[in-house]
Amino acid sequence: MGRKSIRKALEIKSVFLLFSFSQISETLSHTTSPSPPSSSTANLRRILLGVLFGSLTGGFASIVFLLSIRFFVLFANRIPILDGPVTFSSKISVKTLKSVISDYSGSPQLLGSNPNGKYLKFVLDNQLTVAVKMMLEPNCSKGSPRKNLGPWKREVQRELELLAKVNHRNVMSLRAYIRDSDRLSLVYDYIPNGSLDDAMKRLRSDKLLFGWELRHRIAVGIVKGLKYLHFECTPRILHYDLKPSNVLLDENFEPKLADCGLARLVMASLDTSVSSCYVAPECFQSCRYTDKCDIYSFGVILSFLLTGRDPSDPFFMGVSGRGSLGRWLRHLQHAGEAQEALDKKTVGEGDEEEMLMAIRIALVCQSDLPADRPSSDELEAMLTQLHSF
Ligand SMILES: Nc1ncnc2c1ncn2[C@@H]1O[C@H](COP(=O)(O)OP(=O)(O)OP(=O)(O)O)[C@@H](O)[C@H]1O
Repeated sequence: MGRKSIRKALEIKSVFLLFSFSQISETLSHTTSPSPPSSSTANLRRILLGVLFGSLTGGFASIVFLLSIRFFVLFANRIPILDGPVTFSSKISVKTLKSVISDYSGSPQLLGSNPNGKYLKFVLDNQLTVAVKMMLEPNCSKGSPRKNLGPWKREVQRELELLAKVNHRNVMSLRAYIRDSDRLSLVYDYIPNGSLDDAMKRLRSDKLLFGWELRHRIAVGIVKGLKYLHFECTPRILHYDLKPSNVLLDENFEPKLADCGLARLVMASLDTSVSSCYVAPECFQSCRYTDKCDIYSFGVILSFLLTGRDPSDPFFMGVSGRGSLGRWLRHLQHAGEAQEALDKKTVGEGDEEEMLMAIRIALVCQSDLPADRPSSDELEAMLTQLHSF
């Protein structure tokens, strides 16, 4: 290599070193000394802020959008409040209901009445006989109308539609209803035999005689109706007011539960105090009503069927300390004298053992603790197996 070429190589190397040095010093100056942000950093910052704001606004807008869709769907699905007569039976026309029931043109016969309303018998244009329960429109709270009637009216309507759908031989289904401004009329099939209460009254005055076999069949039918309401209906239906006047008997003495769930609507609106001998003790202390409250009421009905004694009889009141039909029965049971309680008119040959077992069932239904009472499906099994004991 000649001198010339060596010099050239040295020149190139020094230029290269100079370039590297300037680059390193520039990098160092960037990292060690603070300097105003360059335009690329500002751009980056702007982009990041843009993305952040964009996603926040997008998220907020989608929440608002989803909520408005939800409200729209809820609004569209809202049940419209039906005014005027509503019929669930092809045999009953809206026109007939309006002319006969709303205008009272059918010269009705009074079947029963109480402070909350009355039962009337009407014969429609097509000669169909119906029983109509007329009561105050349940929209009043302690006498004053509710402020927001819409949701309440919808709830009553939902309950009535549920009662129209019940389909069981031991439960009355609602055939139609009419809503006037202050009156709600519920239309049911007319049952000529009347109620268990009517039958027990005729029995006490010796106008009717029916033995344990028929009474047992009535008890089993009531429990089958309860089991259907408690376990086979969706949502489940609680009776709330099970008593002999709400058990109708058809021409074959097959029981049919009437007024299912109605007391809840009336009680919620009028704050009616519970006062019946058929109401479970816990209902007096709390407003919580369960299927076990219906079971308690059934226990009292079964005691009535076994003893023939009306639980509201003065025999159980006053200073004698008997307290109630259930307490009196329990006392006799503990004393080993349960057969003293049996209705002498009913005791036929071979019935006594079965009736004594039925007293035990009636008492377990009236246990103070709701958890100690059987459910309606357990009760059905217990009662139907009575014959095999
Ligand atoms: N569908 C029906 N067919 C025939 N008679 C009926 C029918 N529904 C009710 N009744 C008669 O009406 C009576 C019941 O009337 P009502 O319901 O007004 O009295 P209540 O049972 O004491 O009251 P509530 O059940 O509202 O507390 C029954 O004992 C029965 O005689």
